[in-house]
Amino acid sequence: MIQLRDFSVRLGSRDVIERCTADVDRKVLLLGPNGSGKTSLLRALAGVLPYEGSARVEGVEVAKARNMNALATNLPEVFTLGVRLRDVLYLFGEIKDLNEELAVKMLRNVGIKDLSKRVYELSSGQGALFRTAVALATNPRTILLDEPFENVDAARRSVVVNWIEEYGESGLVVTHELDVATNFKELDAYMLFEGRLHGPINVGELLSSVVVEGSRNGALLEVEIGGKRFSFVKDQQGSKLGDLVVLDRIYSLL
Ligand SMILES: Nc1ncnc2c1ncn2[C@@H]1O[C@H](COP(=O)(O)OP(=O)(O)OP(=O)(O)O)[C@@H](O)[C@H]1O
Repeated sequence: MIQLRDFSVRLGSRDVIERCTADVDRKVLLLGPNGSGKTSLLRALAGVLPYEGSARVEGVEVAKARNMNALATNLPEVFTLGVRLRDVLYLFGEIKDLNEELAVKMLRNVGIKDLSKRVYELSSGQGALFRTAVALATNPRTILLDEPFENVDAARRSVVVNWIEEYGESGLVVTHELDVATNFKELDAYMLFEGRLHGPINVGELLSSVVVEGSRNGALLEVEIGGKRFSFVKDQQGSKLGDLVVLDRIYSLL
């Protein structure tokens, strides 16, 4: 369970996340184009970036929390200890209550079998799979997954979809790929544009919606991008959001 109240993240002289308020009590997708602030939001919630306002995870203010076992993330910052894969599993066993047997099984399922390998010897896709598997094998309540499908091939992507369905009770799964979102049509999503959080909205409805300029009665969602308002509407002629494949292409519709 994540509760944000007037939550902002400032980097340098600018707010990359601006006064967001949301209650996330189930697993939701966090969609946004490159540079919209998704990773910054997750970093702040994982306690590795300062924030203003309030962010509670499982009722605990993140800034005051120490080693929250209820929270799991695949952010690389959390995986900097340990040279070999088995060192990381050992350390997560000590500090995060990792179910090592489960982690080994999940890693085998995606072809990561040699635990004497050094972490830096993993390919970028294998690295993403390793961090996601280890995070989810800690029996978390809240999950924060940043681009868990990045550089992962199609067969392994479906394994990761199953993992996300199975593990964790609530939390944020970040992607800028609308192709990935098609696997989660039953879930809700938040969209992040220019540091502002919009939603929640059902993923299936979002993907079949059309983006039009201005405010519209009955719109599923309205967003502000570059100072202009846009509406996501149903049952209208035009390019569907789901056809864009990656959300970054939304700028070609605006
Ligand atoms: N350490 C930093 N100092 C200053 N600005 C930063 C820093 N890290 C990120 N930013 C800026 O903050 C904004 C949000 O970055 P962030 O990485 O959170 O976006 P994102 O939505 O995760 O993007 P992507 O999909 O490309 O990973 C970007 O404009 C980025 O340039």
